[in-house]
Amino acid sequence: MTTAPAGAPTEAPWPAPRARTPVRATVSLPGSKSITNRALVLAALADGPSVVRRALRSRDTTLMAAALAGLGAEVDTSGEDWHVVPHAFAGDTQVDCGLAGTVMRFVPPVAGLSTGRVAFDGDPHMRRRPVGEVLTALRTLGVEVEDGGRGALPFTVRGTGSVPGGRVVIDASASSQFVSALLLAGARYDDGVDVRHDGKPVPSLPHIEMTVGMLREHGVGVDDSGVNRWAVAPGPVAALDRVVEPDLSNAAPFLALAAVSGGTVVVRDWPERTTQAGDALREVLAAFGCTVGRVAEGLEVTGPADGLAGVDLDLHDVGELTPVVAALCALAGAPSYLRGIGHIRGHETDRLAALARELGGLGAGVTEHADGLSFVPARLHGGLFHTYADHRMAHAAVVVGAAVDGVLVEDVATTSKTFPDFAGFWASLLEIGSA
Ligand SMILES: O=C(O)C1=C[C@@H](OP(=O)(O)O)[C@@H](O)[C@H](O)C1
Ligand SMILES: C=C(OP(=O)(O)O)C(=O)O
Repeated sequence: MTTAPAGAPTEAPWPAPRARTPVRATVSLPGSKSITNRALVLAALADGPSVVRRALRSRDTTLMAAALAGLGAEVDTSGEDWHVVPHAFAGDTQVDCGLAGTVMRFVPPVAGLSTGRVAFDGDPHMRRRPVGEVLTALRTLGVEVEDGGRGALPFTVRGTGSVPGGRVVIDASASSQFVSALLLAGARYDDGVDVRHDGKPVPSLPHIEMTVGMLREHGVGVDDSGVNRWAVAPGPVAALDRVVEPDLSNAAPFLALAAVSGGTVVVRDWPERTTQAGDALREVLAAFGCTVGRVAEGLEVTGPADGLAGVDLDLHDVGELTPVVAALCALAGAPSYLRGIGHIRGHETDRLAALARELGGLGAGVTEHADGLSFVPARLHGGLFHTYADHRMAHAAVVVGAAVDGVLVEDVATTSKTFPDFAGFWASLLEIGSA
């Protein structure tokens, strides 16, 4: 059972616009949350001023900027390009994690380098998202953490200005962010950090590759040659001037719009090479019967004229794509199975339970499994779709709403976690984009 989050929104539900004809549109998407927040952390740890160009301006990234500013970095987010000037971390401060996994997991290892007391808390549901492995690892690496034995928010990191670092074994099967968190700060620890994973397979591996790649771009030595082992050498983190790629995971609803309407959507500036998990959308959408190809402007997806095929996909590496992919499965003309995603029960909400409940509530033939979802074709109808403060639940809702009359999205504003004015952008696309 999922429950509506405490402090649930009071605004009227948003009627999702229908795509009554094939949508034809070319879109420029905001920057990647994952790249922006890693770039900010690395800039705050660097040996000089950095620039983060085309940074994503959203709740998760402004929370990260505020957290690092609270620790002592100068973070200027006033323009499109964000400027970060690192300073020694000092002084007591409070970090609001909101519902951002990247803030709750990436900032505590940085806070260990501060001389102040750093108190962490977040949204009500954030207290239920896993972080205990990071806190235990920090203690092993020489950082004092007070969490009242909860292994969860709220907790306080009491740094001494330096962290001994060294070897640590963690179970990162609940979230790849546990590994990324320790690696991002590791170069600034006296002995660096050597992280080994022991447990069921680590999900979302592309995100660890992103961490490793970005550390190397900052001149940090990383050994990732072993299986389930990542070692960061101690040393300086070079300042950098970087451009943030568009958020490919947030491309999911827009490309799905082509899929469900039989139209064509181009996402501008799709990178040739990337570590973003969203790049997997190329294969995922092809499996549904879409035509996917690169064009001069970016990535072009054309939906099938005769309805969506069923799919059988293991999304373990790209779990954050599940809500939109599940929406497509619910609309497909043949059975589907989404596997390998038990860990997304620890995302913004228990996404397997929430998707089964909300898609089922609109008539979908969906069944929840321990680590996935299965679907049989069914005729969907309108109704209220709860979003549980989860931006990607809202993405799933609008995709179904593009294909089905009368879908009402509760708290569409929750999309501000990773996308400024998502609803306005989506609506404008449907107004101008149908041909
Ligand atoms: O490191 C990151 O930026 C992320 C890692 C993944 O988390 P999990 O490994 O917890 O799935 C992903 O789902 C999340 O959206 C962003
Ligand atoms: C899991 C997600 O976010 P977070 O960074 O909060 O873990 C997500 O965006 O799908």
